[in-house]
Amino acid sequence: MPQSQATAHGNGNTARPKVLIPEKVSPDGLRLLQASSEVHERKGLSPDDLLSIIGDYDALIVRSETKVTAPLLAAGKKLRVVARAGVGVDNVDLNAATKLGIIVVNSPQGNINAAAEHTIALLMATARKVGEACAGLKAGKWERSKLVGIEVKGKTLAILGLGKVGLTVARAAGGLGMNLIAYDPYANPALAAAANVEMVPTMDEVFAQADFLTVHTPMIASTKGMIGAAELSKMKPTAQILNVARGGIIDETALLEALEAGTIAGAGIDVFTAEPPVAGDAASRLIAHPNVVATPHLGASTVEAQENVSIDVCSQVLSILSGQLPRSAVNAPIILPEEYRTLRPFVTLLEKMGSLYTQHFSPSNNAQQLRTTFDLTYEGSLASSGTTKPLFAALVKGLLSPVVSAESLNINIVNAELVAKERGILINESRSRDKVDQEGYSASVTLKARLDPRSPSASRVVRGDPFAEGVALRSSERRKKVENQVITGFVSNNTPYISRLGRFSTSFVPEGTMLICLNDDAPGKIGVVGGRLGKAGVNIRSMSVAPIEANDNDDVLLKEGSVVDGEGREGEALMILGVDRTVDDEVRKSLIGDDGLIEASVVTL
Ligand SMILES: NC(=O)C1=CN([C@@H]2O[C@H](COP(=O)(O)OP(=O)(O)OC[C@H]3O[C@@H](n4cnc5c(N)ncnc54)[C@H](O)[C@@H]3O)[C@@H](O)[C@H]2O)C=CC1
Ligand SMILES: O=C(O)C(=O)COP(=O)(O)O
Repeated sequence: MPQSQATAHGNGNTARPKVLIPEKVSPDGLRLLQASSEVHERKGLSPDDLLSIIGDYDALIVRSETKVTAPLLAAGKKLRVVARAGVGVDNVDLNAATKLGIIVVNSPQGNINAAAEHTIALLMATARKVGEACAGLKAGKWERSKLVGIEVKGKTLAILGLGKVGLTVARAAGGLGMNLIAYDPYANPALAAAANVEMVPTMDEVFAQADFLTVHTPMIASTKGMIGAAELSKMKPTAQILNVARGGIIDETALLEALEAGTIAGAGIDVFTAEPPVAGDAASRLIAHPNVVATPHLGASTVEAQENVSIDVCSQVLSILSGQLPRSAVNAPIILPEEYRTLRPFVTLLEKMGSLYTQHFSPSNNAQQLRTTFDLTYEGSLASSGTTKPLFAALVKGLLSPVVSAESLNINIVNAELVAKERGILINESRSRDKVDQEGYSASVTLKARLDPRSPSASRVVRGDPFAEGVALRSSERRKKVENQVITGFVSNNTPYISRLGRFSTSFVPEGTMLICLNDDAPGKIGVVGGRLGKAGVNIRSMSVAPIEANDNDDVLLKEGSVVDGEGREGEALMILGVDRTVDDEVRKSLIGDDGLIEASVVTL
């Protein structure tokens, strides 16, 4: 289970998670959730109602009607997942969710066929004036000569956005004998060719050639208002337009004016800028136009599609609530379960390494001090791991957890990079296949602090100026001090080990409370520390002694005695004691000074 998710929002209680569903979602999926969660279907909530109750819920499942805004997400203190029972997530503030570490999932496939079939329904209805004919007949009219349509066979269907829906429409329209062209800079040319779609290089060609134009792009900043008056003016006056994607991709006022002017012949529209449209606005007037066939966002409204999307997103919510990874997270990387199983022990290791770093090398409980640049190197078999996102997230979590309360910070694979950046932590990840195999385990990880290029002491100084040289010495001392802040860890039998701490090679399991002492490498030190701890009622559970790393010969400054603070110099050693309770700061301080003990830090891992 991703650690990050296990403790999301720090609410580690065992109560059944609560799932809120403010829209109509098929019961097929909800049944999957009911066994382990409290499922509350609450239709008809106002935005304020929703805001007032969202704090109680671990998961929110919506369709297109609910606006999942930044304030709503912020009020969802326990929210771990927002599930969109459909494709388009334009009603969810993805940036806000990512920042808060809330996973957003959708159902990218479940309603594709329904949306494509609805497009074909609107294509035929527009071509044959089905809407107007039906309305007239119901009003008691029998009008035939006025309602002559056109055939689609042999006409050109131009597709803007040849993704999943666009391609499915293409295949169906091909079956109706239409010529197919498409514009989509990111489309897969092989799939296009297999569906007999000719890709055109510019959007203008789409407008010029279309007898029918159908839009299937997502609603994003670059597609909003993509078809306005200028684009419509490039089309044939006989052309008809379909929109089963999103309201607002086609400018509603411009389309209305083109229909009124007769420069566009007709339109089939399923989606609107405001849903439902506001009386008197451009969308309402479009709907009322005789050459428009309109439906109230019904593209995904089939029994089959609703079953599909419901089962799809509910099973993903179930996964997330039980600490597993979802299939289709919109704002998180996709990690295959097998891959995650391999990474899992390293997730624990990285979190421990981060926490050890902060407590041992930067123990002032000052989050500011964490503004550090790190090199994180994955060695051996880890170097070929597909993704390292969970490891990165675990490290950020570990680094911050000693100084930031779990409740105030939910760090997971969704937001780790953002959180690190916001806190001034830069982590450069790299991979190395060097020498790990010879050491009895297949992979290790090294975390190494680097003097932050943003820090003033990293700046260059001029030789010959005594002041500048003083600064230079301090600056290089500082650099050396920071660069000796190294931790290496590995995993053996699913247990994490630390094999290097500062300049010392060691081997201990980072677990529980530990007292880490830097001392002169001479006999008798263990007895001294043991005696003092015993007096303070602290028992030693485990012990390891770490000599200075044998091949670490970068010790010019160390010999000058300028580097201390846990990184070590020649003739020193590190003593790592696992203890059964925390060591008071007074006891810790009392160890330092006498009897060759140079420093002591207490870490809880
Ligand atoms: N009316 C309804 O009930 C439904 C509507 N939809 C909507 O249909 C749309 C398409 O969904 P999918 O096919 O699943 O998405 P998709 O992501 O598979 O395909 C979208 C395609 O648009 C292309 N694209 C993006 N920007 C473009 C641009 N500026 N010009 C040309 N092409 C561009 C992309 O490269 C991609 O190939 C979405 O807006 C979705 O919300 C989907 C299902 C039901
Ligand atoms: O999946 C989509 O993008 C849709 O537009 C379907 O919306 P709906 O779930 O029917 O409100």
